[in-house]
Amino acid sequence: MPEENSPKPTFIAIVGASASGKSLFAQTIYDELLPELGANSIAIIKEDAYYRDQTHMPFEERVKTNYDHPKAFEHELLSQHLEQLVSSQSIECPVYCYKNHTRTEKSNTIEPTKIVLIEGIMLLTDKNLRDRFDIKVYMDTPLDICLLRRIERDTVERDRTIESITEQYISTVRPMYYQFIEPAKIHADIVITRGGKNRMAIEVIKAKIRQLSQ
Ligand SMILES: Nc1ncnc2c1ncn2[C@@H]1O[C@H](COP(=O)(O)OP(=O)(O)O)[C@@H](O)[C@H]1O
Ligand SMILES: O=c1ccn([C@@H]2O[C@H](COP(=O)(O)O)[C@@H](O)[C@H]2O)c(=O)[nH]1
Repeated sequence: MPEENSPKPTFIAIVGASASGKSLFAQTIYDELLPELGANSIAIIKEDAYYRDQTHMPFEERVKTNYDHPKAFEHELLSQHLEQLVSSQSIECPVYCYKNHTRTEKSNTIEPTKIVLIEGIMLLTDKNLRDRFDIKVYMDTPLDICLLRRIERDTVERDRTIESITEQYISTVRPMYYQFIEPAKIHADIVITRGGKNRMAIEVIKAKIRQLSQ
Protein backbone atom coordinates (compact mmCIF):
# COMPACT_ATOMS: atom_id res chain seq x y z
CA MET A 1 0.00 0.00 0.00
CA PRO A 2 1.38 3.46 -0.87
CA GLU A 3 2.19 5.49 2.23
CA GLU A 4 0.56 8.87 2.27
CA ASN A 5 2.56 12.08 2.82
CA SER A 6 5.93 10.38 2.36
CA PRO A 7 8.45 12.79 0.78
CA LYS A 8 9.49 12.30 -2.84
CA PRO A 9 12.64 10.13 -3.04
CA THR A 10 15.88 11.76 -4.13
CA PHE A 11 17.11 10.11 -7.33
CA ILE A 12 20.88 10.19 -7.79
CA ALA A 13 22.11 9.13 -11.26
CA ILE A 14 25.66 7.81 -11.63
CA VAL A 15 26.73 7.65 -15.26
CA GLY A 16 29.89 7.22 -17.35
CA ALA A 17 31.60 4.83 -19.73
CA SER A 18 31.45 1.08 -19.32
CA ALA A 19 33.91 0.05 -16.57
CA SER A 20 34.41 3.66 -15.46
CA GLY A 21 33.58 2.58 -11.89
CA LYS A 22 29.85 3.38 -11.64
CA SER A 23 28.88 0.12 -9.93
CA LEU A 24 31.80 0.18 -7.51
CA PHE A 25 31.13 3.83 -6.64
CA ALA A 26 27.38 3.28 -6.09
CA GLN A 27 27.87 0.01 -4.19
CA THR A 28 30.53 1.53 -1.90
CA ILE A 29 28.25 4.44 -0.99
CA TYR A 30 25.34 2.04 -0.43
CA ASP A 31 27.34 -0.43 1.69
CA GLU A 32 28.85 2.30 3.86
CA LEU A 33 25.55 4.14 4.45
CA LEU A 34 23.31 1.10 4.90
CA PRO A 35 24.22 0.46 8.57
CA GLU A 36 23.70 4.15 9.38
CA LEU A 37 20.53 4.84 7.40
CA GLY A 38 18.87 1.41 7.27
CA ALA A 39 17.42 -0.56 4.34
CA ASN A 40 14.27 1.58 4.34
CA SER A 41 16.34 4.64 3.43
CA ILE A 42 18.59 3.76 0.51
CA ALA A 43 18.38 1.54 -2.60
CA ILE A 44 20.34 0.93 -5.81
CA ILE A 45 18.89 0.39 -9.28
CA LYS A 46 21.04 -0.69 -12.23
CA GLU A 47 20.10 0.61 -15.68
CA ASP A 48 21.55 -2.67 -17.03
CA ALA A 49 18.60 -4.50 -15.43
CA TYR A 50 16.45 -2.70 -18.03
CA TYR A 51 18.25 -4.08 -21.10
CA ARG A 52 15.42 -5.33 -23.30
CA ASP A 53 14.25 -8.88 -22.90
CA GLN A 54 15.64 -10.94 -25.79
CA THR A 55 14.49 -14.41 -24.80
CA HIS A 56 12.53 -14.66 -28.08
CA MET A 57 15.81 -14.37 -30.06
CA PRO A 58 18.38 -17.15 -30.61
CA PHE A 59 21.71 -16.66 -28.79
CA GLU A 60 23.58 -16.10 -32.10
CA GLU A 61 21.29 -13.11 -32.76
CA ARG A 62 21.52 -11.75 -29.20
CA VAL A 63 25.31 -11.42 -29.38
CA LYS A 64 24.89 -9.10 -32.37
CA THR A 65 22.75 -6.53 -30.49
CA ASN A 66 24.31 -3.09 -30.03
CA TYR A 67 24.25 -2.91 -26.21
CA ASP A 68 25.81 0.55 -26.26
CA HIS A 69 22.85 2.29 -27.91
CA PRO A 70 20.07 3.93 -25.86
CA LYS A 71 17.49 1.83 -27.73
CA ALA A 72 18.95 -1.35 -26.19
CA PHE A 73 17.31 -0.29 -22.92
CA GLU A 74 13.64 -0.32 -21.94
CA HIS A 75 13.86 3.20 -20.53
CA GLU A 76 10.06 3.49 -20.51
CA LEU A 77 9.90 0.71 -17.90
CA LEU A 78 12.67 2.30 -15.82
CA SER A 79 10.86 5.62 -15.97
CA GLN A 80 7.60 3.96 -14.96
CA HIS A 81 9.36 2.26 -12.04
CA LEU A 82 10.78 5.59 -10.84
CA GLU A 83 7.26 7.01 -11.00
CA GLN A 84 6.01 4.08 -8.89
CA LEU A 85 8.69 4.80 -6.28
CA VAL A 86 7.60 8.45 -6.22
CA SER A 87 4.09 7.15 -5.52
CA SER A 88 5.48 5.04 -2.65
CA GLN A 89 4.89 1.77 -4.49
CA SER A 90 7.42 -1.06 -4.63
CA ILE A 91 8.82 -2.17 -7.99
CA GLU A 92 9.83 -5.52 -9.51
CA CYS A 93 13.23 -4.78 -10.99
CA PRO A 94 14.24 -7.21 -13.78
CA VAL A 95 17.40 -9.31 -13.36
CA TYR A 96 19.66 -9.30 -16.44
CA CYS A 97 22.16 -12.00 -17.43
CA TYR A 98 25.24 -10.71 -19.32
CA LYS A 99 26.30 -14.27 -20.18
CA ASN A 100 23.04 -15.08 -21.98
CA HIS A 101 22.41 -11.48 -23.13
CA THR A 102 18.84 -11.42 -21.88
CA ARG A 103 16.66 -11.09 -18.81
CA THR A 104 16.23 -13.97 -16.43
CA GLU A 105 12.84 -15.06 -15.12
CA LYS A 106 13.71 -13.54 -11.74
CA SER A 107 13.05 -10.05 -10.42
CA ASN A 108 14.15 -8.11 -7.35
CA THR A 109 11.57 -6.31 -5.27
CA ILE A 110 12.70 -2.78 -4.46
CA GLU A 111 10.76 -0.94 -1.80
CA PRO A 112 10.36 2.85 -1.85
CA THR A 113 13.26 4.58 -0.07
CA LYS A 114 14.29 8.17 0.59
CA ILE A 115 17.43 7.87 -1.52
CA VAL A 116 17.74 5.89 -4.75
CA LEU A 117 21.10 5.49 -6.51
CA ILE A 118 20.63 4.67 -10.19
CA GLU A 119 23.71 3.72 -12.19
CA GLY A 120 24.19 3.11 -15.91
CA ILE A 121 25.77 4.23 -19.18
CA MET A 122 22.77 5.85 -20.95
CA LEU A 123 20.79 7.47 -18.15
CA LEU A 124 21.44 11.04 -19.30
CA THR A 125 20.73 10.48 -23.00
CA ASP A 126 16.95 10.36 -22.56
CA LYS A 127 15.44 13.73 -21.58
CA ASN A 128 12.36 12.21 -19.94
CA LEU A 129 14.55 10.06 -17.75
CA ARG A 130 17.19 12.76 -17.19
CA ASP A 131 14.61 15.18 -15.85
CA ARG A 132 13.72 12.73 -13.10
CA PHE A 133 17.18 12.83 -11.53
CA ASP A 134 17.84 15.26 -8.68
CA ILE A 135 21.62 14.82 -8.71
CA LYS A 136 23.62 13.71 -11.75
CA VAL A 137 27.13 12.35 -11.26
CA TYR A 138 29.51 11.57 -14.16
CA MET A 139 32.44 9.17 -13.72
CA ASP A 140 35.15 10.70 -15.93
CA THR A 141 37.62 7.82 -16.04
CA PRO A 142 40.01 7.81 -19.04
CA LEU A 143 38.79 5.41 -21.74
CA ASP A 144 42.03 3.41 -21.88
CA ILE A 145 41.73 2.69 -18.14
CA CYS A 146 38.07 1.69 -18.65
CA LEU A 147 39.11 -0.72 -21.40
CA LEU A 148 41.74 -2.39 -19.22
CA ARG A 149 39.20 -2.78 -16.40
CA ARG A 150 36.53 -4.05 -18.80
CA ILE A 151 38.88 -6.74 -20.13
CA GLU A 152 39.70 -7.91 -16.62
CA ARG A 153 36.07 -7.81 -15.41
CA ASP A 154 34.39 -9.29 -18.50
CA THR A 155 36.78 -12.24 -18.84
CA VAL A 156 36.24 -13.11 -15.16
CA GLU A 157 32.59 -12.14 -14.56
CA ARG A 158 30.83 -12.05 -17.94
CA ASP A 159 32.24 -15.13 -19.72
CA ARG A 160 33.96 -13.16 -22.49
CA THR A 161 37.09 -13.87 -24.50
CA ILE A 162 39.71 -11.22 -25.33
CA GLU A 163 38.66 -11.58 -28.99
CA SER A 164 34.96 -10.92 -28.28
CA ILE A 165 35.79 -7.95 -26.03
CA THR A 166 38.07 -6.47 -28.71
CA GLU A 167 35.53 -6.95 -31.49
CA GLN A 168 32.67 -5.44 -29.47
CA TYR A 169 34.83 -2.59 -28.20
CA ILE A 170 35.81 -1.49 -31.72
CA SER A 171 32.40 -2.01 -33.33
CA THR A 172 30.10 -0.49 -30.68
CA VAL A 173 31.49 0.30 -27.20
CA ARG A 174 34.02 2.95 -28.25
CA PRO A 175 32.00 4.67 -31.06
CA MET A 176 28.80 4.75 -28.97
CA TYR A 177 30.75 6.24 -26.06
CA TYR A 178 31.70 9.19 -28.28
CA GLN A 179 28.22 9.42 -29.79
CA PHE A 180 26.11 9.17 -26.64
CA ILE A 181 27.91 8.96 -23.30
CA GLU A 182 30.62 11.62 -23.44
CA PRO A 183 28.30 14.31 -24.96
CA ALA A 184 25.84 13.77 -22.07
CA LYS A 185 28.49 14.87 -19.58
CA ILE A 186 27.25 18.45 -19.95
CA HIS A 187 24.12 17.44 -18.03
CA ALA A 188 26.11 16.27 -14.99
CA ASP A 189 26.18 18.28 -11.77
CA ILE A 190 29.32 16.60 -10.48
CA VAL A 191 32.22 15.09 -12.45
CA ILE A 192 34.34 12.48 -10.72
CA THR A 193 37.87 11.52 -11.73
CA ARG A 194 39.80 8.29 -11.08
CA GLY A 195 36.88 5.83 -10.85
CA GLY A 196 35.04 3.95 -8.15
CA LYS A 197 37.67 4.31 -5.44
CA ASN A 198 37.87 8.12 -5.34
CA ARG A 199 37.55 8.37 -1.54
CA MET A 200 36.91 12.13 -1.35
CA ALA A 201 34.16 11.88 -3.98
CA ILE A 202 32.58 8.98 -2.06
CA GLU A 203 32.64 11.01 1.16
CA VAL A 204 31.15 14.11 -0.52
CA ILE A 205 28.21 12.15 -1.94
CA LYS A 206 27.72 10.34 1.38
CA ALA A 207 27.63 13.68 3.21
CA LYS A 208 25.00 14.99 0.79
CA ILE A 209 22.91 11.83 1.25
CA ARG A 210 23.13 12.11 5.05
CA GLN A 211 21.91 15.70 4.80
CA LEU A 212 19.02 14.68 2.52
CA SER A 213 18.10 11.81 4.84
CA GLN A 214 17.52 13.98 7.90
N1 LIG B 1 39.48 3.34 -8.96
C1 LIG B 1 39.56 2.04 -9.25
N2 LIG B 1 40.70 1.35 -9.05
C2 LIG B 1 40.80 0.04 -9.35
N3 LIG B 1 39.80 -0.69 -9.87
C3 LIG B 1 38.63 -0.07 -10.10
C4 LIG B 1 38.44 1.32 -9.80
N4 LIG B 1 37.17 1.66 -10.15
C5 LIG B 1 36.60 0.52 -10.62
N5 LIG B 1 37.47 -0.51 -10.57
C6 LIG B 1 37.24 -1.89 -11.05
O1 LIG B 1 37.03 -1.82 -12.46
C7 LIG B 1 36.02 -2.73 -12.88
C8 LIG B 1 34.91 -1.96 -13.54
O2 LIG B 1 34.26 -1.17 -12.54
P1 LIG B 1 32.68 -1.15 -12.44
O3 LIG B 1 32.34 -0.45 -11.17
O4 LIG B 1 32.11 -2.50 -12.67
O5 LIG B 1 32.38 -0.20 -13.69
P2 LIG B 1 31.00 0.20 -14.37
O6 LIG B 1 29.90 -0.09 -13.40
O7 LIG B 1 31.16 1.66 -14.67
O8 LIG B 1 30.91 -0.61 -15.61
C9 LIG B 1 35.56 -3.47 -11.62
O9 LIG B 1 36.25 -4.70 -11.56
C10 LIG B 1 35.97 -2.53 -10.47
O10 LIG B 1 36.23 -3.24 -9.30
O1 LIG C 1 24.11 -8.42 -22.96
C1 LIG C 1 24.91 -7.50 -22.78
C2 LIG C 1 24.59 -6.33 -22.10
C3 LIG C 1 25.53 -5.35 -21.92
N1 LIG C 1 26.79 -5.49 -22.41
C4 LIG C 1 27.79 -4.44 -22.19
O2 LIG C 1 27.69 -3.94 -20.87
C5 LIG C 1 28.09 -2.58 -20.84
C6 LIG C 1 27.27 -1.81 -19.82
O3 LIG C 1 27.50 -2.32 -18.53
P1 LIG C 1 28.63 -1.68 -17.59
O4 LIG C 1 28.39 -2.38 -16.27
O5 LIG C 1 28.37 -0.20 -17.54
O6 LIG C 1 29.96 -1.99 -18.18
C7 LIG C 1 27.88 -2.01 -22.23
O7 LIG C 1 29.04 -1.31 -22.63
C8 LIG C 1 27.62 -3.24 -23.11
O8 LIG C 1 28.54 -3.32 -24.15
C9 LIG C 1 27.11 -6.63 -23.11
O9 LIG C 1 28.26 -6.77 -23.59
N2 LIG C 1 26.18 -7.60 -23.27
